[in-house]
Amino acid sequence: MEKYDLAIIGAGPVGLFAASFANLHGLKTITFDALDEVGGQINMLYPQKDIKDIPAFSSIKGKELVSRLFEQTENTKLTLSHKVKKISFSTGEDIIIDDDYQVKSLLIATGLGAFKPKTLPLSTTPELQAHIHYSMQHSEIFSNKKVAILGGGDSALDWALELSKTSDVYVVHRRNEFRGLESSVSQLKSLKNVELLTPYLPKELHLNNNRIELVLHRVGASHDFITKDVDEILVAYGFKSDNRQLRKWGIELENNLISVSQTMQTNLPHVYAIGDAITYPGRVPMIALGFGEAQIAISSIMQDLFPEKTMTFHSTSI
Ligand SMILES: Cc1cc2nc3c(=O)[nH]c(=O)nc-3n(C[C@H](O)[C@H](O)[C@H](O)COP(=O)(O)OP(=O)(O)OC[C@H]3O[C@@H](n4cnc5c(N)ncnc54)[C@H](O)[C@@H]3O)c2cc1C
Repeated sequence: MEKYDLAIIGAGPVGLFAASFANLHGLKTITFDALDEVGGQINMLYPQKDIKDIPAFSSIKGKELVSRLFEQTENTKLTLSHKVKKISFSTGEDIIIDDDYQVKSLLIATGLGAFKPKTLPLSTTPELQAHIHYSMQHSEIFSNKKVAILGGGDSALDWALELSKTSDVYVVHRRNEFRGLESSVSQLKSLKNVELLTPYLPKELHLNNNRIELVLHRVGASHDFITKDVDEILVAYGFKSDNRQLRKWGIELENNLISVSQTMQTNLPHVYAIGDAITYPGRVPMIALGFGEAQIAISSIMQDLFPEKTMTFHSTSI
């Protein structure tokens, strides 16, 4: 059985930073992620977005932030395409992960859980499916094309702004109001190559000479249909997240999120949690806040595992 001081579940931005901070403190660490790429929500949902609230960067692309975080983890072990299913406790105080890894402490950074996109509820063929996408991971697919983005939340607006730089964009939403930043909506309205189609719902799809005929139904008007010809469809209906695992592990939850103490400890011994997976009064789902929680958790884990050591909090001392 492989042995580590610490296992981190989740290689989203917060799990990645925790792994590098654990390495700075000399903890032998392994990090798991269910996906085959690191970066969690950033990588899946908004790799091209210019993020403007990361300290020391006036603006940084999601993809760039993930790659910098990944670089920092170079001395730690990363196991991708591994969804952690089981945790148990050995007769000592160690924690056993999926019967294969024995660790002294565990840090849960699973965000909202392993996620799957909500799919487009229309009948399609395999040929049509090839033109229906659920993420911007491979943005080059959409360059210089006509793209319909379906949805009205932050992801739909972010994707539309990004794609407007290279493509003609329709944003199709079932309500007149969008669930995102008003500034993004205003910016989109000002762009000549972007059309906001509201309140419309996609009704049918047909493939004609490798182009998609997208039939839209005006919500509330039974005979009002329009058809748009597009090359690709990007569905932004959100994600279903699955964190049922946490309950099975015996972790105390509040509204499906993990309750933690001020030191990020869960109700289980040597099990800590950080990032979007957790809740406490006033918490907001922000990356930088998760970084701070990672520092609190790793410092607590150090004190927990090595109570005899005089703790050095900073990576360098003067
Ligand atoms: C559209 C959008 C825009 C946003 N913009 C910003 C912004 O501008 N600034 C900002 O600060 N925040 C922003 N956020 C929020 C930010 O993305 C989250 O706060 C952040 O991703 C949380 O990081 P995390 O590492 O806790 O979780 P996640 O990013 O959700 O990563 C969790 C990881 O855990 C993995 N995982 C889950 N369960 C398991 C398991 N059982 N085994 C193995 N792996 C598992 C998942 O596969 C995933 O990779 C935005 C969010 C969205 C949706």
